[in-house]
Amino acid sequence: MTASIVNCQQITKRYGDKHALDELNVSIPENKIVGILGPNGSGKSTFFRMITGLVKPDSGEIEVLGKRPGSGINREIAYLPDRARWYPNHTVAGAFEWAEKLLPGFDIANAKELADFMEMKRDMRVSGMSRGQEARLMLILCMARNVPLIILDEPFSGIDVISRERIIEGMIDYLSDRDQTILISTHEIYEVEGMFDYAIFLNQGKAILSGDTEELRAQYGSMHDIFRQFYRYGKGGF
Ligand SMILES: Nc1ncnc2c1ncn2[C@@H]1O[C@H](COP(=O)(O)OP(=O)(O)OP(=O)(O)O)[C@@H](O)[C@H]1O
Repeated sequence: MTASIVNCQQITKRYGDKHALDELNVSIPENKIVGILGPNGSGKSTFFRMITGLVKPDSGEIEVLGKRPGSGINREIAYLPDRARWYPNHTVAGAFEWAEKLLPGFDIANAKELADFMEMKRDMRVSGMSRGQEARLMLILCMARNVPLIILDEPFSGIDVISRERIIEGMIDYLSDRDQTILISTHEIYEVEGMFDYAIFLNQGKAILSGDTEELRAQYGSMHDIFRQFYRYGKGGF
């Protein structure tokens, strides 16, 4: 049986009378690339913040890497938040040097390999970067870390479709022989779904469908089709 890297039982998180997570039950298998999918406001970012210990559940139990989330395990997690910003005066090379000193598990050789693939010049300064270029830098800083869990919240937003396809191909290649679990939330399901081994669909803070993408495809169709049918026509479609 596959071990799980994140285990949630009946997790609830409320903001006022709004449920960001509502008795969420999720078990995420390790060493997979996992799509965390759902419409705006379905709880994806809150779920990620909970895994990293930034948000505490009101009730329920969560285990990450066999422990409670928080500072004790954050060395083992690379997290790209949805609204990441970088220091404007850094160059790409400067950011890598900073990361090598401060980010646990950061491998500068991996970062350079990814930067070449993503066509990031080392002397490019953050202040002169487009949104898509900055998104690539943030992605590299996370992906280049040798940690068991990588969390990418909307990593492709702002990256044009051609670059996105190239980046995704590169990520699949780069990740193929690594023992890491990657959680990715995205609204670009159509282009990205080829990289997912496993998918979890959230709606109103609950997991409404999850499983190996191969099995889900055989049963329901592509992740993109599932998404459209599910959220457009409601759960009755299944
Ligand atoms: N700090 C907060 N204060 C108040 N409400 C919040 C807060 N964080 C999240 N929420 C609410 O919780 C719900 C889930 O938000 P969350 O950001 O987790 O959704 P999401 O699936 O990541 O959305 P998106 O796809 O738009 O990024 C939303 O209704 C949101 O308004």
